[in-house]
Amino acid sequence: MSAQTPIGGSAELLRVTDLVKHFRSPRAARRRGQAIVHALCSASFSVGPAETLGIVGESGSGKTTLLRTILGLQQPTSGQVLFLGQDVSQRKGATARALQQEISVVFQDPYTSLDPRMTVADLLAEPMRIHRLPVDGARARTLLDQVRLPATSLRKFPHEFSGGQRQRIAIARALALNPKLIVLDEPVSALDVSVQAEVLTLLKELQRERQVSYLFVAHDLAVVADISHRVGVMYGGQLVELGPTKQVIGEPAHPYTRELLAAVPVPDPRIERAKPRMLQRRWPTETDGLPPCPHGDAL
Ligand SMILES: Nc1ncnc2c1ncn2[C@@H]1O[C@H](COP(=O)(O)OP(=O)(O)OP(=O)(O)O)[C@@H](O)[C@H]1O
Repeated sequence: MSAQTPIGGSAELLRVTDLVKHFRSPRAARRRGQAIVHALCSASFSVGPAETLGIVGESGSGKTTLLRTILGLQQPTSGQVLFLGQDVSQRKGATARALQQEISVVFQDPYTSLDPRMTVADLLAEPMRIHRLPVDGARARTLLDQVRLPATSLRKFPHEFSGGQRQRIAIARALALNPKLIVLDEPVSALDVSVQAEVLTLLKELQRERQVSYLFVAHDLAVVADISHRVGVMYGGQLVELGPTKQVIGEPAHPYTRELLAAVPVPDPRIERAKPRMLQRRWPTETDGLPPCPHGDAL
């Protein structure tokens, strides 16, 4: 694991304050008396320019809910998301479109996130067309060059590429509008370990070249620690730990972070690491040291 040295300044790009998202429970859970799913309980953090904030957590810990709320795809139950000082949930029409230009997204699965009927040239031009910007062939070639793919890729279709190359195309597409922040939702989980390392290296190089910020979400602590300046640990909808990567890895304060660390695979196959016990449980209990969701049961 090698944590990045911060290269960003101190001004804030993204500020998330006391963000809460509740859902109505599925019918079976309601019958058992659980009316509300506390998907996200009072998360607060910021992301600075050219900074990578990594969020790590098991399946169901609230990572997708956090990202969807930040992207304005769902309204928070309470709390606020400010991007460059403006409330994301209040943006409408032209200001909402401007936000889409400033924040872009890379999803987990490059096999489904790229339309198989479109050539790479069309895939790279699409964001510019949507935002009514001049579509420029030279720009597409530059984007490909930045993700280390040859210009001959422009005429090809997604199925002609490997998984890692497809994720490079998805990253080029995310860069097309010169965003200030890229939200990466499990961007290397579908890739082999050696390809994962190549994509993480590319993302770090792009950040140095373009001063872009990343909000990087994954379930794998080793991956998150490799790319992030700071790491937040999510458990049962709560951000249980947040700090510089070296501190979170070197002196984990929360028992769940310690369990995640103990589960990180080591290169020597003779050494078997413990599987985190907490990963087996869906919701935190009092013994995990978590307070109940502090915002009650509003929907
Ligand atoms: N629309 C919804 N209605 C009801 N419950 C929901 C809804 N969306 C998410 N949840 C619940 O909220 C909790 C957090 O889900 P979320 O998808 O944010 O977790 P996650 O960490 O992204 O998991 P994964 O990695 O599996 O996607 C889960 O218990 C999930 O079942």
